[in-house]
Amino acid sequence: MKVDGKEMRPIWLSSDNPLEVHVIDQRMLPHELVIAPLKDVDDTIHAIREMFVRGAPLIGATGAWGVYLACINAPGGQVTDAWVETEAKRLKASRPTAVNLAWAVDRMTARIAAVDGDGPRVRAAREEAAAITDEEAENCRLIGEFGVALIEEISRKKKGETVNILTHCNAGWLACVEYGTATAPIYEAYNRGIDVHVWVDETRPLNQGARLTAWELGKHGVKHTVIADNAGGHLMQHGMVDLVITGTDRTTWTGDVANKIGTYLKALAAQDNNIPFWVALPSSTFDWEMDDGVREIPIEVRNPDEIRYIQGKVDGKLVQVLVPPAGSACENHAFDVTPARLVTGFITERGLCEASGDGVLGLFPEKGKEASCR
Ligand SMILES: CSC[C@H]1O[C@H](OP(=O)(O)O)[C@H](O)[C@@H]1O
Repeated sequence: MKVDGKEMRPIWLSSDNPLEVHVIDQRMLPHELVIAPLKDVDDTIHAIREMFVRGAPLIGATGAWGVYLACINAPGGQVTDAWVETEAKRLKASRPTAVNLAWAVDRMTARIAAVDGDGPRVRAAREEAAAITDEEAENCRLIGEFGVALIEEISRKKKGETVNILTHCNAGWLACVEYGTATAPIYEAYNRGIDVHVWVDETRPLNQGARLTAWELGKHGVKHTVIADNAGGHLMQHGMVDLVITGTDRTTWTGDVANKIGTYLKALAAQDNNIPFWVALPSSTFDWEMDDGVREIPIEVRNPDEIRYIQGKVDGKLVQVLVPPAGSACENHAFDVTPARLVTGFITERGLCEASGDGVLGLFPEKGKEASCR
């Protein structure tokens, strides 16, 4: 996506040094655009765990490039099955909720296992990581192509008046590779000249909305307003929200949606106000094995200091400021699960469907055996 006229992605293989993967360190946005080099699996795990990179599709792509880095750093240049499996296991353990990480790393290890020889394995790893990255970008472009119809329909009903869309956290290109998931239909609507405005939940504690979604939308020229996380219900009650679109980190094939903490509350408010609540995701974010998301999806509990301190810019420097009393306990559940009954439907790279097993398998029939064999 364009940043000040320059095409950018949040992750890429260095053009100067094919032994380095470069990422935008999203912890520094929106105030500083910092590029961080990843040289091995430890760098990759650190970048995922500390959220230099975040968002399910991007975490998957980063995990894929992490397996490539494992191959180029194999002891003695010997890319053995044992080495790849060990490093893959470490990568998959870096964050628990986004299913894309396991999906991408498993796809990488399968591709490598099918190849003999150290050199061919390194080449196969580089090809597959690039393929995963490019496929996720294309999937998000298609999500935009299919999802824009929802916005067009509302715009027609409103006779061209502004379509007000609420989104939670950052499910933009910074969470993916390009276009985003929740933002893809928004960018497509903007590009088609539809009058859209986005209510951007700040999304405590790390403020992915206030920091990242606002930055992205601003760079693209999309009208947006940052709001407190708890304001969405009030806006919905007063007819100020036409549509809610969020992303997801893991969605069961039966339609239960894990997403940033607070999404469930937005879905409850949307249902209470008869506002469509759509979730945008590529098929790599479906979990074809879990069928009860509330009970089965692992919810990451992160460092309570992410609640205790808030980051901002003072006199040109990034600083962390203590918010609650130093002695207060803090608890940092990073995700929640919205049951399928609260979800209007899914926007995927194959089109729209209802949030149900039948709806999802209707778009992905080839997954039927995998999903129903439980
Ligand atoms: C398109 S996935 C975006 C998804 O990931 C975010 O979580 P995190 O920033 O912790 O990686 C959030 O749940 C977004 O909706």
